[in-house]
Amino acid sequence: MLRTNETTPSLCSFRTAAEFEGTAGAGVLGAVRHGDRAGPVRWEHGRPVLPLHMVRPGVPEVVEVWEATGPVTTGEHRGLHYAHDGEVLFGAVDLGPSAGCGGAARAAYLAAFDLVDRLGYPHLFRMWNVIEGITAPDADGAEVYTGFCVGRARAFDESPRPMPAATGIGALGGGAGFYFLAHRSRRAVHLENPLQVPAHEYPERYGPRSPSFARATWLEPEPGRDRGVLYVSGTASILDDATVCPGDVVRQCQVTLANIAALIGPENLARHGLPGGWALSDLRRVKVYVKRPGDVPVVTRLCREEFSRRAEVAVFAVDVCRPDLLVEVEGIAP
Ligand SMILES: C=C(O[C@@H]1C=C(C(=O)O)C=C[C@H]1O)C(=O)O
Repeated sequence: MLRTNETTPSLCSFRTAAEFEGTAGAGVLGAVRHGDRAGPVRWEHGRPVLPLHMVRPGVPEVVEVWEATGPVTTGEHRGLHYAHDGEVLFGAVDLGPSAGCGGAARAAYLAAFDLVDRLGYPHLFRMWNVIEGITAPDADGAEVYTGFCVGRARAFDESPRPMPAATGIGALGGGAGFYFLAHRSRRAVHLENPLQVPAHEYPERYGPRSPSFARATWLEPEPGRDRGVLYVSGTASILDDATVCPGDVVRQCQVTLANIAALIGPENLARHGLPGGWALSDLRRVKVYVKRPGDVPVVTRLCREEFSRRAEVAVFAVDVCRPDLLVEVEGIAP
């Protein structure tokens, strides 16, 4: 992991397990432990913490910490653990076994929507879906991810709202779960990528219900700041709707980075009525997912060539949502 001391309004930082434990919850809204074992969402120092199985034994844990800017209120709601500070709401849930998790995904998404509505955090801006065996068949022979997408899409049908930036990624164990962030007052604008078909319009050959997410979400600046924050979804080597360069991890990584560059650049922001724009070197808090552990060194090298030395980059060797995708990248700008 590359580290930086810079603080940005994204409210996210990556910490080691020791750094996180040393905070004793101070300044923390919620956290996600990318460690060597999964578990149900739990309270640590009074904050919701989701333990994900994302690294093999001996590989250091990366704790993604969402920072609080005011007094924190916590609670549980229909299986979700949550915390909010008057500006941002963090929620997390585990769905149990990932095979056949569509029904659980639908129920938990509806619970999350109900929570943000009740507490008054209407601007959902980022979701992460973490699914063990994401490309494996479930009991019906359909892909686990397909079943998840059906349940999630039903929740959006039943409680319609804009789809935010998201990630849908594999895990080494622990079934399925998700976590999300919503804002009380700052407007969220959801972006699509000119090089890609919107995921929610993928043709049916990828599954009966397409994935419910936007390619990025821009959160408007706080008063007194001139730039918002852009949350970039998990992005892979897909042009239009098709996987490109199957089998070639170097080319897939290059296509992925070019997709992100097109998504976050000034032209695409202007297309969505937004000012400014970013380059790959502006990304911070980057997560890189690599399907084959042996590809980690080459992917890490290619990413470091493009990202700033000030970017925190965490690399996980886990499965990606299509069998032919070898790499996926997400991040936050600036
Ligand atoms: C890589 C893609 O999709 C992945 C799956 C997502 C989901 O289902 O929430 C979101 C982004 C990616 O992690 C893609 O379709 O381009």
